[in-house]
Amino acid sequence: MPHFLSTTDRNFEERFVALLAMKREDSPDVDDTVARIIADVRARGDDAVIELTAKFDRMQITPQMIRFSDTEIEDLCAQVSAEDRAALEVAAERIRAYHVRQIPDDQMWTDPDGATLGWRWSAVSAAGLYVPGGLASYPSSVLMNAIPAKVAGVPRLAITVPTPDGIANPLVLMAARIAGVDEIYRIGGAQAIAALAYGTETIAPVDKITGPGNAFVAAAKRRVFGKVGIDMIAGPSEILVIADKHNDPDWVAVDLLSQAEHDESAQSVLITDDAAFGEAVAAAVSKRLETLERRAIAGKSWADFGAIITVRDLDEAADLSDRFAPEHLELCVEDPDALSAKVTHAGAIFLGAYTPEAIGDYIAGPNHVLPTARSARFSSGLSVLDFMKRTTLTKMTPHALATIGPAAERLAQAESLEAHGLSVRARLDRLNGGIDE
Ligand SMILES: NC(=O)c1ccc[n+]([C@@H]2O[C@H](COP(=O)([O-])OP(=O)(O)OC[C@H]3O[C@@H](n4cnc5c(N)ncnc54)[C@H](O)[C@@H]3O)[C@@H](O)[C@H]2O)c1
Ligand SMILES: N[C@H](CO)Cc1c[nH]c[nH+]1
Ligand SMILES: [Zn+2]
Repeated sequence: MPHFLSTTDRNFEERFVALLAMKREDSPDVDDTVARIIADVRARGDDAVIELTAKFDRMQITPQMIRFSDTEIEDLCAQVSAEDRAALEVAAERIRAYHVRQIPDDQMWTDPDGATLGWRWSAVSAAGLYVPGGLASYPSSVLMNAIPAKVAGVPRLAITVPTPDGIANPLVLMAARIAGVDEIYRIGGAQAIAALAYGTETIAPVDKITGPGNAFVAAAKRRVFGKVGIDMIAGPSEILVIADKHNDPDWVAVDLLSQAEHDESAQSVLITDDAAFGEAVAAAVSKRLETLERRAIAGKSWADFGAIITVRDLDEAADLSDRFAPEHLELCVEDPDALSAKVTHAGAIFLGAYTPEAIGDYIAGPNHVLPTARSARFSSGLSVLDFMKRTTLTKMTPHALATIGPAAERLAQAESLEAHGLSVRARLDRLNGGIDE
């Protein structure tokens, strides 16, 4: 049974805070394990990666097998049906069309003092894309990572994807081919993140690591940040549904289960202004769990982290949702646009009863790599910008330097940084000596 809460309960605030604080992905034991794995890969490179892959993915590989060969990719792609390939291509095209709009503009202007200023965007040189593969397989995540990277213009794209028991999903390889990925490595978990960040004999290090993963992957990305850039913490999936009584309880139930089935650590929450509707959804979830293929995972996630919260009205629902800052927010209410306007913190919002979150996982166009564990308070879903950085540009004329230089000299003196002041003064003195512009 999930956690049942109501904002009219006397101890609501205490229970709600406890729900928010539930540790799903940053427990110290996960972090300790990850620290050891990263240190091992840094020290022993491929040998460590091979041993850890044997341990966690039950697969014995050699250094030559770490990377998928062209022949293997060819053979696996040949196994993909025409229908599956077509679905991947539709998804890829929609994702590309959405992300192209994110390409930022360079800017350059001359201000009234004569200084020419601006910025220029450029892509990172190499990106490592993590594609999860432990409990489920994610061809969709290949597209969601690689397409924005390609749109940004990243020259080198490397994917890591675990293949537990040696089983590779052909659609993952096909998605990588459609998206134009350069290198694919059959490794996962913290060891893959460490290999991408620090490099091994087989894997050249990258500059930026993106992509979702389980608690070990999320903790590893946190740890390598600084050596490389990362996109965000995109850990175990979450969905928060705000639904009024005019919905079909079964629709809401399967939406909640759609994220619960990712991982025992996933979290699904319903907020409703009608207690009886909440009960009906709970019953519908139980019924669906009797037959759902992944009922073991989804059932544990729902029992441990699931919640149904009854609120007095939808304004209260929006406030509580902002405190969750969920990865996915579904608004199944009469006026979803109006309610959406009251929400600030969410990775992605799905408006209206005919917009199940799953449509965003695969095909709508926006990215499905999204911030979890309340990090939507300060970060956003993966975008083209995650693969780019901005360089500022400044160009002074003698006239511009004469105009704004003295204030710089003054500030340098105030900071007691003499050479700073002198580097401006040396030029101002020359100008005062009558050198023309
Ligand atoms: N937030 C997002 O944008 C988003 C998108 C897609 C998927 N997800 C999430 O990604 C996750 C995918 O998880 P997954 O497990 O299927 O695949 P995964 O690839 O993330 O994790 C599998 C790897 O975890 C490592 N691992 C497993 N148990 C370990 C242990 N005890 N110690 C050390 N390492 C261990 C292994 O190396 C294994 O290769 C799910 O939580 C899903 O909800 C999130
Ligand atoms: N819901 C996941 C993000 O949390 C993305 C995904 C991929 N495939 C299915 N779902
Ligand atoms: Zn999903």
